[in-house]
Amino acid sequence: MTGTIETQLEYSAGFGNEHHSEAVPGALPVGRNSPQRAPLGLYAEQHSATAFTEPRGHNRRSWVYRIRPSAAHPPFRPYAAGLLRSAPVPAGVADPNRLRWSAPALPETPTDFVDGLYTVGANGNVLQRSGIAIHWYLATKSMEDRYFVDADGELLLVPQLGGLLLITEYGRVRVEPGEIAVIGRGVRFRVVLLGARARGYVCENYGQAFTLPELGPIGANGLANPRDFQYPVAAFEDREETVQVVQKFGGGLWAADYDHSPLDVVAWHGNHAAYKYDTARFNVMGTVSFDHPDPSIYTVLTSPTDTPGQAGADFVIFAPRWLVGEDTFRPPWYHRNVMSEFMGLVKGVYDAKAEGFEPGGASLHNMWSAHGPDAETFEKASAQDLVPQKVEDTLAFMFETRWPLVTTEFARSAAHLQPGYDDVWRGIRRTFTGQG
Ligand SMILES: O=C(O)Cc1cc(O)ccc1O
Ligand SMILES: [Fe+2]
Repeated sequence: MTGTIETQLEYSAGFGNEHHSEAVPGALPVGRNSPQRAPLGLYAEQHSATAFTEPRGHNRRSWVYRIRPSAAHPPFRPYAAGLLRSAPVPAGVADPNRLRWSAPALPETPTDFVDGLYTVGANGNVLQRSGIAIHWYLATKSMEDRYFVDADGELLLVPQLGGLLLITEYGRVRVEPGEIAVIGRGVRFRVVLLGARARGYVCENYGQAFTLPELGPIGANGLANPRDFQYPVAAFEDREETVQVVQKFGGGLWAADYDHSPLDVVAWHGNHAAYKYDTARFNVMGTVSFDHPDPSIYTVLTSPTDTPGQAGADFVIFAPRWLVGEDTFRPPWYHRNVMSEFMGLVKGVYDAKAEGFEPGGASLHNMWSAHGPDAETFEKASAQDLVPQKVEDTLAFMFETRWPLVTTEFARSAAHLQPGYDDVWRGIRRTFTGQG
């Protein structure tokens, strides 16, 4: 299906709010969810992303009013998964080595968002709804007659190259590099490219839905503010022709040919949908005295687990900010961490690495792997004049997770895996003087 792509979309603001929206006046029932006859001849359907009985504070569900109930569909058949994998990763290795990849090339043959998913690694277990998978998406073609739905997890998208129009059951969301989008678990969508090519990162979260981190002593405001999360307004496709719906379920892909668009929701209300966030709105906090703070201060979204403080996934950003710490080694310190750290770069240069960590590329510092500034960064930062300094034109991010990430065999043997990554720490000189 073709059509013009609106550049100005309308959104409804507020993280986790009870949003409500109708694309046709009168489509949304008032005062009840499931009247004897839904308005305009629509079908009412509940989309539950949490168990009915989960505490109100994190219960997620929406009511949709659609042209046909979702139940009206033919059987699904297996569909080739390409380079998409789930946990436990087949032939996966929990590798203690530090790994770094250059940006993967875009496919030479036309490839859409679904077929262009490329898994780096995963942890937990997709069938037990714990853990995450990390993928790149590499697309050169829009999805026109195809739709995708992930029953295994919600999808946090971090575009790095090219904008995307996400046409979802709940409406349209436009994202550009610098912004992120989250597509709720079980939400159907198709991806239209706004340019010729699109590359970015995906955290597929099998666990609890992403939420905003607690602020503790920071207070009621700061970091990512709830009102800056934007949800789509209802927009539907009324389309009676054969389309393909690809579903990710239990780690595999499945496809079915529908005789109508699954994006036929005319009105909806609730708190489970898709949303976007512009990282430029992140209220970065940091030290105004000394020492480099723990990067948890940069958490945008977190997926908690049953163990307080141990996230299945934290989404952390390293955004433009001032560095003013006195008598401080300002870049990230050398460290070992029980949490596993996958990092990507949207643009610019990351302050712990002088070279080699490139936009579109990635690094994986698995649980306990020793890492930190490369030799060149260490030399510079320990000698620099500590005037206030602005870190600008950069955006790096981290998916941090409590379990080791198990990498796919093709990511470990890929041509864009950088050999000799260890060498960035090899030039670190011995400077011990032996006496005070
Ligand atoms: O390893 C990294 O570069 C990520 C990171 C950044 C930081 O500021 C402190 C700790 C940390 O793991
Ligand atoms: Fe780190």
